[in-house]
Amino acid sequence: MKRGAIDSFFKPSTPKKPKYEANANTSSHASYPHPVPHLPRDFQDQLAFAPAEEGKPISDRLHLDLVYYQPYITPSIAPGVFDFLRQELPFYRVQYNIKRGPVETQINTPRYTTVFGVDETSRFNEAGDIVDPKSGNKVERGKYKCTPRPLPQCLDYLRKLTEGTTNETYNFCLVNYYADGKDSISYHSDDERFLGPDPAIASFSLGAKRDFLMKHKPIPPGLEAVPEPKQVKLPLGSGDMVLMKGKTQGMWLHSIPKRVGDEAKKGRINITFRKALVKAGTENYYQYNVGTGDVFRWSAKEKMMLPWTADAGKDAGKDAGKDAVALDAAEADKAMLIDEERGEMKAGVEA
Ligand SMILES: O=C(O)CCC(=O)C(=O)O
Ligand SMILES: [Fe+2]
Repeated sequence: MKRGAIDSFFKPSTPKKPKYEANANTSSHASYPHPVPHLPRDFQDQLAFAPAEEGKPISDRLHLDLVYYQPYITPSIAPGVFDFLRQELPFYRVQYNIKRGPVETQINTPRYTTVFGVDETSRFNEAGDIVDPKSGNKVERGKYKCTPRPLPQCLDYLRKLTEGTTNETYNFCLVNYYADGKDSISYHSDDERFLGPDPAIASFSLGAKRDFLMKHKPIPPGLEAVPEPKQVKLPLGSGDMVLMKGKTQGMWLHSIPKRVGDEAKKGRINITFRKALVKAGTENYYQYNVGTGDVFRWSAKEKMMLPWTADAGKDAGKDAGKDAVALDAAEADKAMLIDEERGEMKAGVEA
């Protein structure tokens, strides 16, 4: 064995340098399970130069209208932004029941999710209250079945930046965390019932490279003469952003399919900014992205998402995590359990 190799074998392993210096300021709100630190200063400074690359239009297929920023977030900070968001955001693993005819089926959303924002019929004031957008008066307590949460500063910073770049406005931020290749989102379109016609959706990728697949919705009867456009595959890398606009949601479906191999095991975060116009949009997004189950938080020690509680602290979370894993394996054997669906998904698939 070479000298250098022996040296490095015996050298105590130096702990990995954190990829960023924490910001001492935090965003807090009664609806948050825990405060969320502001975006580290260095990331804010570096993002001033975003997008790192100019967006390239993709409109070479019928009804397709995309702008692809490859990347939007510079590679010098993308890994740090990924680590920061995975560490600091509260996540959920939403389960819900759907009825197909007489049969009730439990759906396990196959990814971690979280959501912030409120539709255009309300806004948050400085104090974090939900108010009427015109009068500024507090809205009645029961307006929403859910508890809308304002965007924490770290996501609001990126929202404002994206508004400037894309010349659109957004009031919602949905975040997905795909822990490994088994996590996915099946074919759907983002629901125009909540977003209005021809909505703009800015979709960021951080972490593992995953394929983003798109296919045209079935061509309606009478128009069969038009050849069905070819599918699209974008291998989205860390820092990339895809702006979907125009007829894209109305006419196309998109998905992140499951994958085998090591790349997906690094984990991937997706952030979408969108503008919900109606109260039903707010209720749908919270129902399917927060739900009523446990809060999960990334454990740097265990290198996985673990159930998290404010009072029991991290150790209790660790044990609860083990239970959750055991339960998952048992549940997976049940034939009744099928993977995934999303509140808005069926509408898209059936449209
Ligand atoms: O993860 C992605 O890139 C897509 C996520 C998505 O389509 C959604 O959240 O609606
Ligand atoms: Fe989507």
